Amino acid sequence: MTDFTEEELALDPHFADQFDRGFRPACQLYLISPPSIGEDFVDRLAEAFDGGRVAAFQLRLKGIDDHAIAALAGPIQALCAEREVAFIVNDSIGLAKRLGADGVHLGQGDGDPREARKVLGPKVQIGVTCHDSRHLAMEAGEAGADYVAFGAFYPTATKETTHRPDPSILSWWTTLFELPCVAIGGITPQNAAPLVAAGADFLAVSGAVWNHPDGPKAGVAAFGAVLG
Ligand SMILES: Cc1ncc(COP(=O)(O)OP(=O)(O)O)c(N)n1
Ligand SMILES: Cc1nc(C(=O)O)sc1CCOP(=O)(O)O
Ligand SMILES: [Mg+2]
Repeated sequence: MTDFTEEELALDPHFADQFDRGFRPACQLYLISPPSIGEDFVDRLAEAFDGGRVAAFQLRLKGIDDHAIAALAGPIQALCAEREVAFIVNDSIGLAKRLGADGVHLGQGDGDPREARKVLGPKVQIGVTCHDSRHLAMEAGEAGADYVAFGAFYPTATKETTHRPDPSILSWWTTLFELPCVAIGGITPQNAAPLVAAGADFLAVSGAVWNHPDGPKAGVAAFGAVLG
């Protein structure tokens, strides 16, 4: 796979016509935590869950160590279990193991999906950041990832980003592969439609929910119309 350039991996539309997109469930919401949280966060999360169906929640806390995250995680993880929302830990295979999380999200510098699988076993979901790269996505799939994440599709204040994929990477992916794909980065109810139309299996969203002027319940509810 390392022998191909990004251009060579681009989908030939005539070739794509030969594939059936097959059955894929409707696009779902994957909620990402704010980078830092206060003591009332579990209440805000419950409010967010009251706004509509959230398939997965990622605890993405920056600037604190795994021990501090573990100390905060208990009630959040319990709420996710109660609401049947998958609880995903960001960055750390060790923390995901320690907490018994439903999944871990790995950036390109966060560890090897094969190692994560060895440590976490077959049932834990492993997600991998692939930026705007078809090549990274295929590598992640081969390494046993359960989903690939492309982004940042739009400007975002949540994180410094350097990659800006075109939504067509989602249609390319979903035409060729069954493995779910996640779209992330600056997604709002107003700009999400092209990503859903291009085939995103999940929209990963932080700011549009947590910074919604009417609160996180309204933030989640606002995605209802675009997700259907
Ligand atoms: C669903 C999802 N996609 C991408 C990322 C980004 O992960 P990473 O590149 O490791 O950056 P940080 O989130 O760790 O800053 C993600 N967390 N979740
Ligand atoms: C955590 C993260 N990863 C990104 C990537 O491009 O890999 S963009 C991003 C920020 C997501 O938050 P918001 O919905 O507020 O933009
Ligand atoms: Mg990371």
